[in-house]
Amino acid sequence: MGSGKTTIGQALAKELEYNVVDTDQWIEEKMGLKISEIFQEKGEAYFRELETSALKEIEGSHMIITTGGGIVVNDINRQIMSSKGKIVYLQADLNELLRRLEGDQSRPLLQHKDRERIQHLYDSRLGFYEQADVIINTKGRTIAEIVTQLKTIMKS
Ligand SMILES: Nc1ncnc2c1ncn2[C@@H]1O[C@H](COP(=O)(O)OP(=O)(O)OP(=O)(O)O)[C@@H](O)[C@H]1O
Ligand SMILES: O=C(O)C1=C[C@@H](O)[C@@H](O)[C@H](O)C1
Ligand SMILES: [Mg+2]
Repeated sequence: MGSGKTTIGQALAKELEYNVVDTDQWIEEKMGLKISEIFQEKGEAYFRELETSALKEIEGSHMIITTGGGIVVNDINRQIMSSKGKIVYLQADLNELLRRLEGDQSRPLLQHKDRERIQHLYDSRLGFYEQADVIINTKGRTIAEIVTQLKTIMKS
């Protein structure tokens, strides 16, 4: 969360004239509910299944799919992502992510403010993120710089 997937995906798609779909937004539209409401009413496991549906149903060429930060937790989601295209991990350390998301109230898994639990969540996901095809360090780098780097990678 806060690594810049939605923001960078939008900017990159604009530059490349690609389509972009964000799984969180897709789910909110489909359900007519905010992510926080889905977590509250149906729980995280149900939300992860909605992410699987999003990955299966979002299709097209010249397409960037940006995901929620926890999509990698389910095996099936990682399998679908691998089968669909190149996976990019936008890397940042936890302090940087929390700085970016200070005051955010839309991400249910960050609302308890318990640093130890958040650190555990981060650590438990790292191994999955590191399986990505492309890893970009975003710390101290502007969105424009990251977009330029991704454009170069996509052309090669
Ligand atoms: N490289 C960056 N430098 C500084 N701020 C950034 C950078 N990338 C993103 N941000 C800021 O961090 C915040 C979170 O970004 P964004 O919503 O794109 O994250 P995300 O990866 O989509 O998170 P989530 O997994 O929760 O969907 C935004 O305010 C965005 O402007
Ligand atoms: O990292 C996560 O588990 C999440 C990230 C957000 O993008 C949303 O998908 C939701 O808040 C859960
Ligand atoms: Mg996002």
